[in-house]
Amino acid sequence: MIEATLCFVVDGDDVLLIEKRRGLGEGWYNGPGGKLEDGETLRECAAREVREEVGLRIPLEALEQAGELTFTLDGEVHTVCHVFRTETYDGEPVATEEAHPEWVPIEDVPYDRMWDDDRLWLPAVLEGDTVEGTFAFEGGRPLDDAEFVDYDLERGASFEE
Ligand SMILES: Nc1nc2c([nH]c(=O)n2[C@H]2C[C@H](O)[C@@H](COP(=O)(O)OP(=O)(O)OP(=O)(O)O)O2)c(=O)[nH]1
Repeated sequence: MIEATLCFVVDGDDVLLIEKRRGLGEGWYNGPGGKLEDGETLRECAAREVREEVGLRIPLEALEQAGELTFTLDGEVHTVCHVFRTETYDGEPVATEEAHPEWVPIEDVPYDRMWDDDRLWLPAVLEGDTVEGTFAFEGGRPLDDAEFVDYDLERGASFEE
């Protein structure tokens, strides 16, 4: 099972998305994020991924826990993804080998160029709500080639630190 984070940086009416240039979800829009490394906390992972992928610095205490998403593939847990939201950052986004950053109006988030499940939970996260859900994919690896078939989603979730 993979443990990963995603981080959505909100500035006024805009959110910072990346066009992912390699790896899982290549060519799609997402928030910066990636896999948890040994010995780091979820917040450290989220801040590191934002720094590595788009060059922004985020104080750990400014990261709000906004979601816990479980992705299953053919009936088994594939990834648990911890979603963070923040309005605090330092620096300007820069493109890297991994990601092309883009400020996008929250009203115009390109859900047709994102993972199929994102339209179900990301609007709530961008409104400042919290979500907890399970999203079922079928059809074999890799996850981004599998078909999104079912989900269970709750808003207003609370998380243990
Ligand atoms: N928005 C969204 N993100 C997802 C979904 N499924 C899923 O794994 N992700 C996220 C979790 C991670 O942040 C990211 C994949 O991790 P990653 O970026 O480390 O993957 P990678 O294959 O590029 O790995 P790496 O070489 O960079 O370590 O995609 C989904 O359905 N929606």
